[in-house]
Amino acid sequence: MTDTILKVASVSKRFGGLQALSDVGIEIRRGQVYGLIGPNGAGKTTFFNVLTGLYTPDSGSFELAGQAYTPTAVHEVAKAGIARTFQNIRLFAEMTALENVMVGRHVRTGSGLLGAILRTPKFKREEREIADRAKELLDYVGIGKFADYKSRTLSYGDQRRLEIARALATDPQLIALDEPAAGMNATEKIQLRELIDRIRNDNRTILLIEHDVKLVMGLCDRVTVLDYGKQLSTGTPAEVQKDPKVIEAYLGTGGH
Ligand SMILES: Nc1ncnc2c1ncn2[C@@H]1O[C@H](COP(=O)(O)OP(=O)(O)OP(=O)(O)O)[C@@H](O)[C@H]1O
Repeated sequence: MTDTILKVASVSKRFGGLQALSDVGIEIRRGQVYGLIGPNGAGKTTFFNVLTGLYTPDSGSFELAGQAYTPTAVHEVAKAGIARTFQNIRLFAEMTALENVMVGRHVRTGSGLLGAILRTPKFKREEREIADRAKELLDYVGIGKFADYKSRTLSYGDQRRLEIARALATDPQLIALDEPAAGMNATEKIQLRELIDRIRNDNRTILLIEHDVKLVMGLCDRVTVLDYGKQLSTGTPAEVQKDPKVIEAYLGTGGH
């Protein structure tokens, strides 16, 4: 079994006259927390969108756990083993927390539509198993007591946890978190850090976009810095922090 979960080579993406990604390549090893950082407009979300099939890249190749992988439809991406959360939370507002996680789990089930309509014994058994697993995941992310609450009634921080539970429900090889700490207060950020640590310790692999540099530097094993779509630097947090190119992009002449 390969130790590399995701290998992305030479990804480029252009929007009209704007080169949003230019020849970006990263390699993520099993069990790592990998950070993708950079100033506003650097191309981080575009990279996520390409990786998860929302945008088609102009060039580039992808390998997931040693297999060639082509990000196509979002559903297929989840099946291949990549789950993601979004910068702007995307939950089903009127569904309960439990139901939101169950939706994620359905990616991995086999009864299909006909089974659901006929409510076959296999379907019913699967539904029970899915609900049990969803409840476990809600407990795991720390919001089990809200299982029957509509997701829109949860606090912002708890909704982000719920998104993570839903992502975990697909049993992903890689979890891609888009700014998980956005809008969180200091206490919620500490809890989030503990949660991401726990997910890593359970032998999962995480790719993370995050603006909170302190969180990134404290949490990530490796970091890639993007700027204007280009890969400025890749290394451990300590290496990247010392890189003059990175210091200039964040503090220097760019003014962005
Ligand atoms: N669908 C699109 N059409 C046209 N331009 C786009 C599209 N998506 C992104 N862009 C542009 O590509 C560039 C990179 O944007 P992207 O959202 O990837 O940056 P980011 O690093 O995620 O920024 P932020 O930290 O602000 O979220 C920006 O200049 C943005 O305006």
